[in-house]
Amino acid sequence: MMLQNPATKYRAFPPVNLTDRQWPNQIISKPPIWMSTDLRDGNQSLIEPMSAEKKLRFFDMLIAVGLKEIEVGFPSASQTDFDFVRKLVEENRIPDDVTIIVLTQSREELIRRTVDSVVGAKRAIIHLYNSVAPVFRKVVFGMSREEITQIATTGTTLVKELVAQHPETEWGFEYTPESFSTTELDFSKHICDAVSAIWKPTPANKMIINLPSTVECSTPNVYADQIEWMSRKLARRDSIIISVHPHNDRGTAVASAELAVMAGADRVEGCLFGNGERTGNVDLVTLAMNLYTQGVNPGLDFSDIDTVRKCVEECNQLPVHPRHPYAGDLVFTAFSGSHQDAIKKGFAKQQPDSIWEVPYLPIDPADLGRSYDAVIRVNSQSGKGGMSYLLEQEYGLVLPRRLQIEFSRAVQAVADATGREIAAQDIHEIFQREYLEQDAPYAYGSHRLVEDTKNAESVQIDINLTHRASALALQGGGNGPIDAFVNALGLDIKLMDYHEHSIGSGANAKAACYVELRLDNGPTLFGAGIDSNIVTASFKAVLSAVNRRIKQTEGEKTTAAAA
Ligand SMILES: CC(=O)SCCNC(=O)CCNC(=O)[C@H](O)C(C)(C)COP(=O)(O)OP(=O)(O)OC[C@H]1O[C@@H](n2cnc3c(N)ncnc32)[C@H](O)[C@@H]1OP(=O)(O)O
Ligand SMILES: CC(C)C(=O)C(=O)O
Repeated sequence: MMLQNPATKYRAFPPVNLTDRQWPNQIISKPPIWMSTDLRDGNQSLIEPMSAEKKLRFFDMLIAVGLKEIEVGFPSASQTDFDFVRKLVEENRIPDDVTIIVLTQSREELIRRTVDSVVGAKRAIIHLYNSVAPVFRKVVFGMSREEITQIATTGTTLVKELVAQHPETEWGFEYTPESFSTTELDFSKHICDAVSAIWKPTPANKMIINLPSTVECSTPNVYADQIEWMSRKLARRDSIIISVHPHNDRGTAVASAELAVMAGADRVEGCLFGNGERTGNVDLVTLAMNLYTQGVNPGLDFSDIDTVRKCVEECNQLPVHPRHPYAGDLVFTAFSGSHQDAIKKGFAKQQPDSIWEVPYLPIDPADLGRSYDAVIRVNSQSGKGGMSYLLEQEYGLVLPRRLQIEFSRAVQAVADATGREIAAQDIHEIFQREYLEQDAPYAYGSHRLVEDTKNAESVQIDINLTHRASALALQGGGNGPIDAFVNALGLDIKLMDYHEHSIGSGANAKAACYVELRLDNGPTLFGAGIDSNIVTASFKAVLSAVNRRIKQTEGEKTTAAAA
């Protein structure tokens, strides 16, 4: 039996007839007016709406971040919402440069209660809405276009009348034709013009027309066309602030908001980290930081993003996803080898105060108060760059390039065997096990160096070692301490490479030495030694390499015997 194609249940969203659209050529060079609706749209969509205490904490954080317009609730919805708004007003908690907004349906008793909630505020915006799309007209209200228009105009008239009774407050007005994005444009214009004709905004005293994608139903370019169409055709445009309120049903709210601003929107409503009905409102953090990475100061301060995130998570009781742009736990983390390599090189080359140019990182984590420590993490997808970066950052060990390659095999083996992430501490433990704790069959004991200027072998050495649990005293000479040490050992050693560096400074400084050598004409391999004395560190490094090779040879013999 043929299954019906489920897509036949849906219709394509119609394009807007706007062939001379201008928005694709625009560049966003200044931030829009930001409005946070966390305490309203965000709050109304929570499993447990915020208590007054949480709302207050959230409100104070929004102010600290720099929000100047904050929708504080739906006061006619509940006593909690009403009391919260009264608390803000009566306790003088609203800074002079911050405007609060309160939302109401266009119903008389709700409007009266809403205006009552903000009486006494220095400034307040009454936000009136009614849904205007065909499906709402048909299914929810059972009303004609004119009846729907009348809901909006009657409500506007009442708001105007009520606020006039409280001239001590500087009143603003916002009208939202809810479900704008799925409404015929000519009807949206008609209802907005009817509202503004009553409110009578002026260029000096503008009103806000908020055009939401209450449910996101089209690609962002269509929304941008709708905004440009309205921006061009609205009556009294010079007296109107066009606002957008994108939801994220298609996962493109951020793009919709950005294109809408290019298309003429002056203001954006959203929530931090994209909380809000269903898939959420547009995320103000992402929008602001996107501007920041284009060299435009968003006017919002997210320089301590973790504190902001903690507050939002605790108030909303919803986690921020680990991959959330700019703020998620994993967004400044690279596991894969080639990414780590490029980031490590980028950090090394990046100069303070110059244009940011670190591959794979669109923003300096420090600008969000995030540290570099978490940037590079190691698992089975990682390469030498990542593990050497961590050893360097956390333990001050700077491995020479060929040692990085050799050591990364040991780390990879552990990552493959466990299938888990390998923390910096694990990498250090593997390094210790693999190189620094190689004290059998030869273990360093002590040494005494004598300079002999008359002798061609200008350095003479006495060394005390342990060899397979027996004490071993050896003497030798060479043209330097390592040469003398190698000669005293009496083994067939060819020294190929040598590196050293100090770890730390002052009295506690130590020396790290890395040697690459060939024993008995076998393959080259590395040894490493750390000691407060640089000469001792180099002897330990030689013994580390010798011991590693002897163990390898013994292992090969055992395998051959078993075969
Ligand atoms: C897209 C958005 O996010 S809009 C904001 C939505 N937020 C909320 O709804 C949260 C707060 N709301 C509430 O607490 C309640 O809805 C209240 C207290 C405001 C009202 O509750 P109720 O009186 O029970 O009405 P309810 O919310 O069910 O609304 C349905 C009625 O209001 C009418 N209505 C809905 N929206 C509007 C509006 N914007 N303007 C005028 N009337 C409206 C409906 O037609 C319906 O009328 P009917 O009862 O005659 O059929
Ligand atoms: C009331 C309006 C602004 C709204 O929340 C929406 O349309 O999503």
